[in-house]
Amino acid sequence: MGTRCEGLRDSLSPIAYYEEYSHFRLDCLKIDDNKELSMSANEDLAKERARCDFNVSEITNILDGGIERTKQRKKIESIALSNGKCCDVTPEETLGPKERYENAIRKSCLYTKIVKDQVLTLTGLEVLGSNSSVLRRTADAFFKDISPFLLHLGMFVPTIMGQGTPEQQSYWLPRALDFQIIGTYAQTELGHGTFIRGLETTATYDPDTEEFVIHSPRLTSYKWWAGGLGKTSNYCIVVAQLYTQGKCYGIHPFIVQIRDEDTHMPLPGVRVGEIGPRMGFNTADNGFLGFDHYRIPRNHMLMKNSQVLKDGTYVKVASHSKLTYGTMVFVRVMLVNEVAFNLAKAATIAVRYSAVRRQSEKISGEPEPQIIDYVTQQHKLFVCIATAHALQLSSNWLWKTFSAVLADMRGGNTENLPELHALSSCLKALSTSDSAALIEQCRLACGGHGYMLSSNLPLLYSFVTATRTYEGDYTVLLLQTARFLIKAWEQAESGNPVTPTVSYMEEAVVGNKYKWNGSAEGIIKAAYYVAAGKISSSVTSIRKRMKNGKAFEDAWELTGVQLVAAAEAHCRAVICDVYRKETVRLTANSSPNVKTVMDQLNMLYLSHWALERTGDLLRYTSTTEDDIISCQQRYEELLAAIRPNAVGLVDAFDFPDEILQSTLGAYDGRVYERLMEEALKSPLNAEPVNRSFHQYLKPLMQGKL
Ligand SMILES: CCCCCCCCCCCCCCCCCCCC(=O)SCCNC(=O)CCNC(=O)[C@H](O)C(C)(C)COP(=O)(O)OP(=O)(O)OC[C@H]1O[C@@H](n2cnc3c(N)ncnc32)[C@H](O)[C@@H]1OP(=O)(O)O
Ligand SMILES: Cc1cc2nc3c(=O)[nH]c(=O)nc-3n(C[C@H](O)[C@H](O)[C@H](O)COP(=O)(O)OP(=O)(O)OC[C@H]3O[C@@H](n4cnc5c(N)ncnc54)[C@H](O)[C@@H]3O)c2cc1C
Repeated sequence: MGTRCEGLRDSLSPIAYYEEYSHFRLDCLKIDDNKELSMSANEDLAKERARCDFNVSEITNILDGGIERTKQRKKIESIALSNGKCCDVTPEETLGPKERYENAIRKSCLYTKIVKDQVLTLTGLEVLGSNSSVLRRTADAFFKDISPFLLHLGMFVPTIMGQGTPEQQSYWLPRALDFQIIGTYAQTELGHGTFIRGLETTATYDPDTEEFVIHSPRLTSYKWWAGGLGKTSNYCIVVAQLYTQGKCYGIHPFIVQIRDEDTHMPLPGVRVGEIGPRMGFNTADNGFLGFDHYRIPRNHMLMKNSQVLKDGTYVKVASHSKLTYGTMVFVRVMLVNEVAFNLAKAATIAVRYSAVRRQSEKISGEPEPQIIDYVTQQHKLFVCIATAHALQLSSNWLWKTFSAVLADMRGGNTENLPELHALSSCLKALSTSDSAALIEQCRLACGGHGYMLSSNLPLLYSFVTATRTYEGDYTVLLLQTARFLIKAWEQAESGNPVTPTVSYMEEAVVGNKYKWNGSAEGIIKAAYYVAAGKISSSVTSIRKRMKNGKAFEDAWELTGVQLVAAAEAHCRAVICDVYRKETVRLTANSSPNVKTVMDQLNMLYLSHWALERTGDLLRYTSTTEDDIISCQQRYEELLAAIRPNAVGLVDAFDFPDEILQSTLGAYDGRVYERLMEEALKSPLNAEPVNRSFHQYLKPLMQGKL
């Protein structure tokens, strides 16, 4: 679909290509076969680019984290994309489930080989560290849906790194990184996903043989969901309840071999398979897994945080009881980047399409406008660009926070873990929820064509909406953040110091109402006051319920709706704050026009959320109706100001066509030609008359059924 993919069939024009692969003439579709489908780029998009008033690559560099990182990313992308093998001649989505999976494995192996042979030599292991987002982004040129290897790199390897002893790491990591073994992360069970203390799989230590016996006592204890488990992996991390010397010590991670390394047959005592069709992730062979008294060596328990000695003695090593949850925290941090990237893709598709698409008349008899010239369309789309920036910059900031806490923990200091958990939980919840909603908004903004799989918007949505659920459901994670906030509020009330991300509470506990001020800093402060107001209301409700005789747990449960809203408001304020500060910092040395457009986007985001939360502002601050009116006016001015730069802004995300994989979003804007080219690839077009005509339709129509 992209320029390089076209190289695969360079010698054939689209029409000749179609005729080659179908067996009838295009005149059936009433296309004049003397005319080539247009191969020239769309003029409207060219005009949009000409009117963009800032240097696009400057913003690309900012989003990448500096000019050197842009160069590195482009180098990796060009290595991976240069041979054109990433593309499917037959669209992935037109294949049956087995063929899709097999094709995904073929491409995963191809991509892995490119990474191993060419990218690793360039970057070293950095490719899995700070460059992992580049690896992830480039992978989208190979997979429209998900690679069956995602969990191997995304969770299996990180769990060994985070939970294994140095000896375990030096044994397992070289094999895993070289893909001699492929693994996944099997935690969730049929019966439990959220409440992991309730997992039912058992790992019982047998000192006589120095083995653990892994067992699934009942149907609900079957592992369910792990990506790449159904058919691909031969190893996995299994999270199970550890029993030794007759006592249960709670859940722990184990490395378990599930298939023979040579034949790939499931090993005796292991029952493994794929869980069936899903809304998305259909190339990721998500699987089920059960064990019948299956034995693994003692040293296959990942023992960095706790150990079972040969005689069965349990030894706690870690200074914090939740360090076994470390991989989940890591992935939550990674997911903020993941969804920012997917939202940027959707915004690119929808903005470019909106510059190409013309519809209706603003003034009777005048030419039809580009749909991007409707203010309602700008309202749908520009917040998507701004949110992609907000989440990208928040994700970089969260990554730094995560790395700092990790460094502290290596020195035995876990003091900042609760704050990191609270932050990563709410940022994961809000970023995934916002991105899913805005990707759907992009699809709606593309009208009927957005519904085509070839637009790539439906697949982007089905992938991103799952991120709201996995790695901790939205509500559940916000309730985790709420626990932290309520405790912090109580600390602030009693005059004790609180941690940096909740320092706003120190001022807010006094109870003064904040007077609205429409500057960026004023809106951010108002957002913090809204958060403080909601936390305070939750505390009041809990106390009132307890005063009326409820136990704390019941009072907490009854206040759940308010607690989730409070955590949401806190997180929104943090995102607004980080987005502002990072924009100012990163554009300090930028050219004036880059500074202006980045500031406009930032103000748009802040005003958008102020307007979305007018009820809260009126309730928890001294904002007046006039303040809201001027905020609305400012918002509409920003839409107009951003409009000429909209295409430039999405170009700055710098997605090659191979990564976008969209008929509507390609750089040259040949939307209609690409839609037709893709339609012609439909298997239903491979023959002029489908056999069902003879089998069913004709007998029905002739009354012979
Ligand atoms: C070829 C391909 C190339 C590709 C390239 C790849 C590059 C890498 C890209 C990376 C992308 C990553 C994509 C990965 C895809 C992942 C797919 C999905 C995987 C999964 O879903 S795995 C399963 C995840 N499961 C969950 O998240 C379960 C959610 N539940 C929980 O986390 C816990 O049960 C919960 C809800 C936190 C409750 O735990 P519980 O033990 O019951 O704790 P309490 O509520 O009682 O709280 C007690 C106390 O502990 C604190 N706490 C809880 N959790 C943590 C924590 N993690 N860290 C620190 N503290 C924690 C809690 O706040 C309480 O504190 P108090 O002080 O209030 O007592
Ligand atoms: C595409 C996909 C891929 C996945 N990949 C993996 C994988 O590789 N490995 C793995 O181990 N798992 C994986 N999972 C599982 C995933 O982590 C869980 O589905 C997720 O954590 C949610 O848990 P659950 O399904 O038990 O939902 P439930 O907990 O049953 O949630 C159902 C509803 O109950 C609500 N709820 C639950 N508990 C509470 C509470 N305490 N308070 C208030 N409301 C509550 C939730 O908010 C939700 O609305 C995957 C899931 C999906 C969809």
